[in-house]
Amino acid sequence: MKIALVQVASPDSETREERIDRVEATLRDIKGAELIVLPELWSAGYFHFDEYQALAETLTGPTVSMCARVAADLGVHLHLGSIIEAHEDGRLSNTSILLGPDGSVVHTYRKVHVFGYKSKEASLLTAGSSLPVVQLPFGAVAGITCYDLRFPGLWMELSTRGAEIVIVPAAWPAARREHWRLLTTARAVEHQIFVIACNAAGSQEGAELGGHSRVVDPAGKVIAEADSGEAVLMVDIDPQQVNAVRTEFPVIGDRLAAYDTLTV
Ligand SMILES: O=C(O)CCC(=O)C(=O)O
Repeated sequence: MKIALVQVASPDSETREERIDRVEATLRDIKGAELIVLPELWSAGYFHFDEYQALAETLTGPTVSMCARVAADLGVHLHLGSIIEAHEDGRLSNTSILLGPDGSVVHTYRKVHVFGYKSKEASLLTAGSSLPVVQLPFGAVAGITCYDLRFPGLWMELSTRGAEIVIVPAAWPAARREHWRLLTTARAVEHQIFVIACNAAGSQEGAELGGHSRVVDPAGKVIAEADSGEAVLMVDIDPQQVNAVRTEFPVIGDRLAAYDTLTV
């Protein structure tokens, strides 16, 4: 199964509309992928906090509409990264969306760990409260977002819910790139899953994004990793590998149902 990770920069000088047009051209040039993945908040730009309100959109807004058209035209699954979603009651959330090959929404996830360190995300956005895992032709898939990588309890729950492929759109800064590498690999090893992690590139409002989008297989092998600039990273995975690795080295079955019952 071929996957394309599209590592996008969101420079301050470019408008959202210009960026949507530019990324659409990139997406339409991708040949042979069954799944395409974009980074977190690439159309708005994660660090453009002062524009969050103005750039918020619904699930029929400009980012989702363009991506839905492309998914349907190319006949691919397209994880569009995330948007600042505007809710009817005025709340905003960081919403990740996976589109099916007919352009319909097949998975939606609202970031549950909103980020507050050198970031206004936590004060501007409302955290989500659901964690769906969807069964697709190529396996049980979940999407989570960036900072969520740091929280093992969330991953344990994804694993318990049967996730086999976890898609992680991100706007992870270059300053903590080694954490990005370490955590994406660790989560794959811990849960014997594919981690498909698509990061943003370039700089925004003086913050440098880390790039290095990567795919880690269920044995913990990094099967592809981009450099720091804009890129389309193509990778071929075999979704059956999850079963094969779990059968050969059956760690997950040895997990205790609960650890807080152990005596001190
Ligand atoms: O956890 C980190 O170091 C980065 C998190 C982040 O940038 C985000 O959640 O957007």
